[in-house]
Amino acid sequence: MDYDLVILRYGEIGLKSSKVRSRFEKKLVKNIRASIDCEVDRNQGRIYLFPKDFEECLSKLNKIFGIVSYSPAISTYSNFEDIKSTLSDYVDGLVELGDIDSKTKFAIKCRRVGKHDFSSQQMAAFCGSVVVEKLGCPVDLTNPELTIYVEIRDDDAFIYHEKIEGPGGLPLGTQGKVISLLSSGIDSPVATYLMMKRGCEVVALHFDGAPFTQPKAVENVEKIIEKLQEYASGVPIKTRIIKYGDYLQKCKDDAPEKLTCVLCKSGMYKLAEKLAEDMGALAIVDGSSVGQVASQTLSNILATRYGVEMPILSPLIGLDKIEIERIADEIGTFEISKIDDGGCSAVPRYPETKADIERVREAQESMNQEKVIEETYANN
Ligand SMILES: Nc1ncnc2c1ncn2[C@@H]1O[C@H](COP(=O)(O)OP(=O)(O)OP(=O)(O)O)[C@@H](O)[C@H]1O
Repeated sequence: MDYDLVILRYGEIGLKSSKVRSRFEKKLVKNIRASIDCEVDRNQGRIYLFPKDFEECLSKLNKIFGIVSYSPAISTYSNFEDIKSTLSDYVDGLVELGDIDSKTKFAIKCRRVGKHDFSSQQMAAFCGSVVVEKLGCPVDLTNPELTIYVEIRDDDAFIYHEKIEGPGGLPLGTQGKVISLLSSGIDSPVATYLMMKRGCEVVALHFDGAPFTQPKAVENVEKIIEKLQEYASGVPIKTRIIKYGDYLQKCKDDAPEKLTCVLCKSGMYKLAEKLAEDMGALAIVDGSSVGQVASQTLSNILATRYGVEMPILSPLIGLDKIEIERIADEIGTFEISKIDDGGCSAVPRYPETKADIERVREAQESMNQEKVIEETYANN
């Protein structure tokens, strides 16, 4: 099929005030242009793309947040004669694709914006008769096997038959910056993705626990970031890696063994908070989910956040593992996260599962956590 353009639809952006909407639309267009070579026209709540390479354009649009659906289309003028000849060519293309034949139950849906000397129903009936005349196939408005859309906007008309689902969400970069704690596990890549989907620019922060962890962990994180970059058109993910082995050693040496994991997580939040202040980020993101593993009890989640002032957002907090895995699979990070990274040898035999804030505070003091955090930050 020789398409001329792609029509984009956006959902939530359309609900905003006209000023905000215009800002979001502009950002969306900028993000699209960053990875797709195309001309863009914005008009009456729609974005029209005229790409140089259709295949490439269609493969990238389903990874650009803010787009609810999109349709490759053919354009013509909004009069009976032009619509008839363009629709006739379009139907030839559909026959070639095997999408319609003389037995296909079909419907025409017509939408109109502007003043015309015909109604939408009249145009739909006219287009229906063009197709019937050509192929003799039956019209079925209730259960069509194929719907052909005729969208008329003032002097222009667009014909298409597909509405491809986009990723939804808000345009990346419209909602401020976050520091996302990214491990090579299944959860944090999904948490990062969900915040990107809500329009947040991401700085991915990974803690390299060597010598307690293996180089494979950093390698896997780098592969995950590469995968997530596919969704970051226009606002690439920035990466920071903090060497965390010395901090972990201090936890083991100067605090109760049982609290190593709690102090590890608490240190991550505190370092993320420092980085956020330096990079102008407004929140920290992590992949916590209540009760998912023994270390993620509600009391542990709360105790690890003690002394951190910046909001910590956990978009997976109420999701089941199976729901998280499904998203990880859809976005392509699951396969990478499943690769064994060797784990962390700093984990004690019996890690704390019911951390008490008072005991955590004492442990933070006994290891002089604030000073160690300062040193760790300065050395990275
Ligand atoms: N090495 C690390 N670097 C950066 N963030 C980390 C690291 N380890 C853990 N985190 C953050 O802490 C969260 C909770 O980690 P924890 O190990 O308790 O759970 P998890 O279920 O293994 O998480 P994940 O599947 O994301 O690794 C992670 O989702 C992630 O956001």
